[in-house]
Amino acid sequence: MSRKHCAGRARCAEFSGRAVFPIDSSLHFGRSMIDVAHALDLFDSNISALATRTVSLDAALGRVAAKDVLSKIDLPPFSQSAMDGYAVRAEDLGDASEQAPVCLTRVGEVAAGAAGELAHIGKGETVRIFTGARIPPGADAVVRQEDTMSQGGAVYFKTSVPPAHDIRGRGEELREGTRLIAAGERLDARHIGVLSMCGHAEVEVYREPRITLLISGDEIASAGRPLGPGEVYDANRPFLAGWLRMRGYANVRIVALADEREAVATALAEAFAASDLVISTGGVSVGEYDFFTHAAEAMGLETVFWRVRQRPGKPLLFARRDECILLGIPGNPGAVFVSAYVYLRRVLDRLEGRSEPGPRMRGGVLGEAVGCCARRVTWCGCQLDYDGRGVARLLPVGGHKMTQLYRADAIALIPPAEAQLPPGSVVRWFSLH
Ligand SMILES: Nc1nc2c(c(=O)[nH]1)N[C@H]1C(S)=C(S)[C@@H](COP(=O)(O)OP(=O)(O)OC[C@H]3O[C@@H](n4cnc5c(N)ncnc54)[C@H](O)[C@@H]3O)O[C@H]1N2
Ligand code: MOO
Repeated sequence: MSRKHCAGRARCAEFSGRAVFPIDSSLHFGRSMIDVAHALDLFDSNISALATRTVSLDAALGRVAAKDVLSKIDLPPFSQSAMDGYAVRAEDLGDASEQAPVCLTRVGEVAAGAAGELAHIGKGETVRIFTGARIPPGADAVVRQEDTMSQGGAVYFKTSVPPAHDIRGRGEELREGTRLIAAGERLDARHIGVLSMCGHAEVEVYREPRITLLISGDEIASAGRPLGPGEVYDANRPFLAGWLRMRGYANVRIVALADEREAVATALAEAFAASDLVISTGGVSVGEYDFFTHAAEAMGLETVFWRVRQRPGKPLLFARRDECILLGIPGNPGAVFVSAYVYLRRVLDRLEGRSEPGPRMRGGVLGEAVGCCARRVTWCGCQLDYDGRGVARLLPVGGHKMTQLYRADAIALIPPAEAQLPPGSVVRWFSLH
């Protein structure tokens, strides 16, 4: 925060509030900026996974599996018809054809889900059957109804079929004991569907982290009312709350904060008492209204790093005490956007025991020239395309502001350089999807 004027008494925190901790500017000069890769490594080495618990499949959505999960059953669990038609003994149909149909006697019907003992099919007999129904004993093939004609109890078959025709054999898709999920995989709706299909009502996962979001800034106004002088509409709270909700973090505490020392110190202490992860936005730079680095030190947190050689998001802060973590994200909405996908994702993956924590970087080629920063990496929002050989082609969306980044489907990492990076340059990137 680099506000030049105090707009009123209530906003002059520097002069009105009781000093709860001294501002020690040496803090800001004693620490060196680190590289992106080093920052990611420091999350890896400083965060351990939370405890695990067994939860219902509903509650498992978005969580990370704590153990390998194996199928409890064969799939299909019994031999079943793949078509609506007739179950037959294949050999009974001989050389049946349109011109010379073969007639069998209909002796019953099996619908999907029909319970009880099924009658044995003898020579010359057939049973009406429906998709997903059990194959009665004695039958070894199914003929779809389009290839038959039925008249009372007689069914005429206009084609012959080989044994096993249109039958899904027991265990053909999957055997009991097959590994469905590996420990450390994050579960989305696809995994939940497969787990249920294979007989699991519950699954052991790393518990959902308790998260507090501290949105700071006197100038932040909620959309829906006119802006006052010096105010801007809030980007960070709706973005981060939505980003987290989209990923299955349903119980995030959210606190809006004034740029006041006492307010920051109190909110941080309360958040640490109630959370595994505290995410703050704003107030981590070097201005007189940026209280987070000082409040963190005053509370006895260990500052693991502060400031990363990147744009946007330079004054990123990572501090911790015991198992609780503070991710202090600079207030600039573009920095919040990038930090969520790069660092918050990494922190959450580590807290939840993910075996391959994000972001997953790949290689690609720039489709257009990109401006670089001389000393910092630039995170550049790009639209993703593939050339004729399947190589990822990255088309920059224009800048690193939130209103440019939100159109991107990938973020490329542009290394520091004095000049522009020309089209065709090989860069690393990760997907936003
Ligand atoms: N003298 C220096 N000043 C600054 C430096 C520096 O190295 N030396 N770094 C700059 C960089 S880089 C960044 S990034 C910012 C980060 O500052 P803060 O984390 O203290 O963030 P704020 O000042 O609170 O906010 C920055 C910017 O973003 C707007 N903002 C904040 N919150 C929201 C929100 N919820 N919705 C929409 N917009 C928001 C805020 O109004 C500011 O314009 O520091 C630089 N300064
Ligand atoms: O590092 Mo800051 O997010 O403005 O570029």
